[in-house]
Amino acid sequence: MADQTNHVLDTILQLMCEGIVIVDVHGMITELNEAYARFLGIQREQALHRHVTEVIQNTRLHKVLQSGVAEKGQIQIIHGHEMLVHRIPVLREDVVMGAIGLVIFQGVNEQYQMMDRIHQLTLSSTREKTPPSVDSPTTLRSFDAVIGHSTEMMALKKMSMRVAQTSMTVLITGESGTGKELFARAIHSESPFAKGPFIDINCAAIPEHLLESELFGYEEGAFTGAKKGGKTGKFEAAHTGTLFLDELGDMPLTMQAKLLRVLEDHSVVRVGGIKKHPVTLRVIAATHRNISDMVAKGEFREDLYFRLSTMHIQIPPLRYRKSDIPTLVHYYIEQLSTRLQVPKKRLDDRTMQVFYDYAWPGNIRELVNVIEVILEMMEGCIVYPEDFPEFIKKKLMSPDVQKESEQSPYIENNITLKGQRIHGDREIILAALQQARGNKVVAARLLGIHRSTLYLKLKQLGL
Ligand SMILES: Nc1ncnc2c1ncn2[C@@H]1O[C@H](COP(=O)(O)OP(=O)(O)OP(=O)(O)O)[C@@H](O)[C@H]1O
Repeated sequence: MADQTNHVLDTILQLMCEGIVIVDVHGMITELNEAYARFLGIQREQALHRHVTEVIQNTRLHKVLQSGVAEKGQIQIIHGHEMLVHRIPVLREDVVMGAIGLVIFQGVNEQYQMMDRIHQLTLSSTREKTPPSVDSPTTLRSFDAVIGHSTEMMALKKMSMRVAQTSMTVLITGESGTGKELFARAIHSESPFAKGPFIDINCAAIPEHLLESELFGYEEGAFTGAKKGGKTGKFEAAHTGTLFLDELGDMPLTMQAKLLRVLEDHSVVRVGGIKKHPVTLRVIAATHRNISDMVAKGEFREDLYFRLSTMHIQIPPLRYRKSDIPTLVHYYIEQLSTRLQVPKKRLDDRTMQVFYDYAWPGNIRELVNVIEVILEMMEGCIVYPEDFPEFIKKKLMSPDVQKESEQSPYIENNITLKGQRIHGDREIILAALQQARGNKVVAARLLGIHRSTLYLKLKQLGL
């Protein structure tokens, strides 16, 4: 029975995502689990029967053996990472028999949590003072759901938030999966139209002969098979809200002319009718196609392009803003683990590099799908490069990979974004200190980190 219990305990120990080290009364390591060994970059067996101070940097477990007092929630720097640790003495009848060290691998993620907190702060300070619409479907549809701290994304979010407050027509372009719909929904939910509906229509998915009646509706008897009483179209359905015209680049030229008329008239005439139905709404159009090229080729009406592109949001592909990858990866691992009801996973040191090296032709949609596949398929609690789908591993061996990861040619407000990267921690910390009026304790709280971590970061950054 005792054997079986030991076996079960040992299995739990090895499966745990946290690092565990157990020392005897002399400070000699009697147990160190796989997660900890991997973090330290050693074989588990190499650590056993050695003094804890020889194996673990900045440990205080030997001190806990002397004091017999638990040290919970301390920050310990191990291999350059700030880790949250608990050190617990093992007592039998008040006599110290040994000690257990528990490392929460939160330190590694702390930077991302910190960035997210600051991101929230930045958003709330840039937003208009008006409270968000009470009946906006969910906060996850607002800009809070748009993850990314790269210079490009921060600039886009800032610009979109400003646009949201107006009633301007917006054109959003970007490759498939870059978040065009996400931006459209965020603009809607933070706009004066937020109380109205968000209606979307995919112009590429609807056959040409049906698109007109889908958009503008029809009157009774407009065509064979028309419903009694007629039907309202998407424009009328979106009245007081937002109409999202997805894949606008696939809209036939004849329909483009009709769309332009509605945008200029602010009213629709249903198919088979003559009456004008006034509509108040915002139109957001999106496409993955290069509309100005299409205009040059005569495939897209120039007048409609000019009408739509007064506010043009260009979302860069993920490969041109790789600094967003860690935040996105951590965010989606967290989100998807909860949704899939799987234990939280940790990344092996080499794994983030794979996320970086791959070019993500399907952009964030592909990234999300890959994380979902990994979480569903893998066993254990650490994600290794081997856990990636085969097609990614193969692609990474191809010589084109480097080329695909070159710097962004994207230009914003006529200023090239190249070389203008925010200097990470420094900017974030300065923003928090400013917000906290120089009070470091408050700044640390705003950042969601321990104040000792903040002091350390200030020192490292020479602030
Ligand atoms: N910045 C982001 N932060 C978090 N999630 C994102 C971000 N951008 C995109 N996503 C997610 O990626 C997926 C694809 O996004 P979305 O549908 O908005 O892309 P799209 O550009 O409209 O794609 P398509 O052109 O194929 O319609 C969604 O699950 C979305 O939530």
